[in-house]
Amino acid sequence: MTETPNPNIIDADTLTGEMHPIRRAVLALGSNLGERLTALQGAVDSLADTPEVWVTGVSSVYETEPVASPADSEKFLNAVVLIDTTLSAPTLLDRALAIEDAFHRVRPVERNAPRTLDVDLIVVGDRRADDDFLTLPHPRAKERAFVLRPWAELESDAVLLDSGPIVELLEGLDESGIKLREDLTLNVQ
Ligand SMILES: Nc1ncnc2c1ncn2[C@@H]1O[C@H](COP(=O)(O)OP(=O)(O)OP(=O)(O)O)[C@@H](O)[C@H]1O
Ligand SMILES: Nc1nc2c(c(=O)[nH]1)N=C(CO)CN2
Repeated sequence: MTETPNPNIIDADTLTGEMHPIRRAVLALGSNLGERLTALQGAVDSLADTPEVWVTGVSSVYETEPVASPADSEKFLNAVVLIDTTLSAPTLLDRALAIEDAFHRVRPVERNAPRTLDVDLIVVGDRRADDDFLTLPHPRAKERAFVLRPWAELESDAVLLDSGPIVELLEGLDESGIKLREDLTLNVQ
């Protein structure tokens, strides 16, 4: 007997033509205000709870000297999360901003002001974007050891789109302010 599709099952993606390919994305987490580890863990949990997002890797936690931050800024905790996602890049950024808000992120005008939680999109597949809302790859990732070192721990052969192998980028960066915190860990649900 020939199987026929069940007409009662409606596949919204097929109907609207909005199917997205699955893409790998790299997200950078940072916190230098309040309960820093709690905020990073909350970001990992929130990403894992997001429909169409699958967390595939979480780096160690690094304590890092603030870069280009106001005087007297506290040290950051930084980490990198790898995901697979079928979300579009703007939708993923919306989600990142909502997760920051959920962890009481405030946005003073002062540049790089201390923050409870920062969730940056570093790369989303091979997507490029260049507007105020979304720039991809992240325009400052190539010069940030606090992003590239945790990323290299997860994927030593990774290549940052338009910039090159991340281990080569790291060779040109000062890593003296980047310290592995072996006593701190992030868990994936
Ligand atoms: N790749 C990206 N990842 C995250 N935010 C981005 C990206 N590209 C553009 N933005 C925009 O940047 C705005 C400010 O982001 P945010 O407050 O996280 O910057 P910042 O962390 O202070 O500085 P930096 O961008 O240098 O990390 C966001 O509202 C967002 O729309
Ligand atoms: N060490 C460190 N320095 C920073 C960081 C960060 O996450 N870690 N984020 C910034 C703006 O996003 C500016 N400076």
